[in-house]
Amino acid sequence: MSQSVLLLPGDGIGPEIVAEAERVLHKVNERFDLGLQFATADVGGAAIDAAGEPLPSKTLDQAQKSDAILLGAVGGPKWDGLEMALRPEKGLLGLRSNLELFANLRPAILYPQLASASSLKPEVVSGLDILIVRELTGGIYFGQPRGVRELEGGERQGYNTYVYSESEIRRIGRVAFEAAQQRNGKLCSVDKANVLEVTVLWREIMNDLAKDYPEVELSHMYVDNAAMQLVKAPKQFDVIVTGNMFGDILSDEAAMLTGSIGMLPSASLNAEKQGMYEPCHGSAPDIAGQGIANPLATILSAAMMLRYSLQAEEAAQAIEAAVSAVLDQGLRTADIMSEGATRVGTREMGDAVLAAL
Ligand SMILES: NC(=O)C1=CN([C@@H]2O[C@H](COP(=O)(O)OP(=O)(O)OC[C@H]3O[C@@H](n4cnc5c(N)ncnc54)[C@H](O)[C@@H]3O)[C@@H](O)[C@H]2O)C=CC1
Ligand SMILES: CC(C)CC(=O)C(=O)O
Ligand SMILES: [Mg+2]
Repeated sequence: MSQSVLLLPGDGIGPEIVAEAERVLHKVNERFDLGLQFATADVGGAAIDAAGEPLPSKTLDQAQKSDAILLGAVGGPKWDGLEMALRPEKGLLGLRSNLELFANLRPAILYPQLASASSLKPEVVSGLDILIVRELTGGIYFGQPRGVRELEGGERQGYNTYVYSESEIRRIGRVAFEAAQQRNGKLCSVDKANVLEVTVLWREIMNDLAKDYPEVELSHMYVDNAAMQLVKAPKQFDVIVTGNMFGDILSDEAAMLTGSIGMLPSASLNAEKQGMYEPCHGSAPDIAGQGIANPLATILSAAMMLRYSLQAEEAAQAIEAAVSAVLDQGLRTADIMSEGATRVGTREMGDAVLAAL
C-alpha cells in the first residue's frame, strides 16, 4: 500500500534544505521499494505571498490526509510581526495544533566526527545523546487571552497566558516516561515550579505518573539551572521533558552541543503517530539563497519520518549511516566547519549523502 508524504519547504533556507531531503527520500523510496507518493504545498510566508494566508485550507487539508509531513522552516523579516504572532491558529502553530502534534521529540546527538565543532570541550560532550521531549500544542505559545491592549492613560501592554491542563501534562509525560523506559531509565522534568503555578501542577502530575513507571528515575530541575547544567555537564541528562517555550529554548541550546543547529532534527507526533518532521532551526534569512545552509538536520528529520510514521526502519538507518559516512569523509558545511575539513555547500552535501546511500 502506498503512503503519502507532504513536503512543505516554507521560507528562507527551507526550499534549499527540503530539496536535498527530497532527493534522499526519492533515493530510499526506490532502493527500499517503499511506495511513497510525494506532494508539495505552501506554508508560512510563501503561502501568504501565494494565497494571502500562512496556512491555506488546501495545505491544511493535504496535511491532514498525508501519512507524514516534512517541513523546512517558515518566517522571515518580510512576514514576521505582531499580526502573525497574534494568530497561533495560523501558519506553523496552526499546523501543529490542527494536527494535534503535541509531542515534539528533539534528539541532540553528537556525531563523534563533530566533537571539535561542539561549543563544549570534547571530554564534556563525547558520546552525548539526549532526547528533549517538548510539549508542542499548549503552554504560553497557545494560551488565551493574549494580545496587546491599551491601558488607561494610553500606554500599551502586551500579554500572554501560560496554561496547561492536567490532561495535556499527562499525555506529554507519558511520551517522555515511555521514551525513558526504552532508553536509560532517566527522566528529568524541567519547570519553573518555584514561581509559576502552572508548573507546580506540571511537577505534581509528573510525580503522579512516576508511580506507573517504577523503573524510571524521575528528577526535577528549574529551567534556569537546566540551561546552565546543559552547558556545564550535559551528559547528566538522558530524557528531558518540558513545556513548549522552555523546550524551544533548551533545544536550541542543546543544538550547539552537537556542533550546530543545522544538525538537529525533530519529530512532532500526535496520538495516532501521524507526524510532522522538521529541523529544529528556523528559516535562517541571514544565509538564505546562498546555497550554504546545512541540510543534514532536515535529512535526519526525513530519517525520523521513515522510522516513526512510515515503518521504514531500514531506510531510516541507511540515511543515518550515510550522514555519518559523509562526516567521515571530512565534508562540512560552513556551520560545522573545522580545521582540515573540506567545506561544501548545501547541494554538495546532499550529493554526498546520495552517493553514500
Ligand atoms: N520551525 C520553524 O519554522 C522556525 C521558524 N523560525 C523563524 O525563522 C526566522 C529566523 O529566525 P532566527 O531566530 O534567526 O533562527 P534561525 O534558526 O533561523 O537562525 C539562527 C542562526 O542559525 C543559523 N542556522 C539556522 N539553520 C541553519 C542551517 N541549516 N545551516 C546553517 N546555519 C543555520 C542561521 O544562519 C542563524 O545565524 C524567523 O522568522 C523565525 O520566526 C525560527 C525557528 C523555527
Ligand atoms: C514558531 C516557533 C515556536 C518555532 C520554533 O522556534 C520551534 O519550534 O523551535
Ligand atoms: Mg525554536
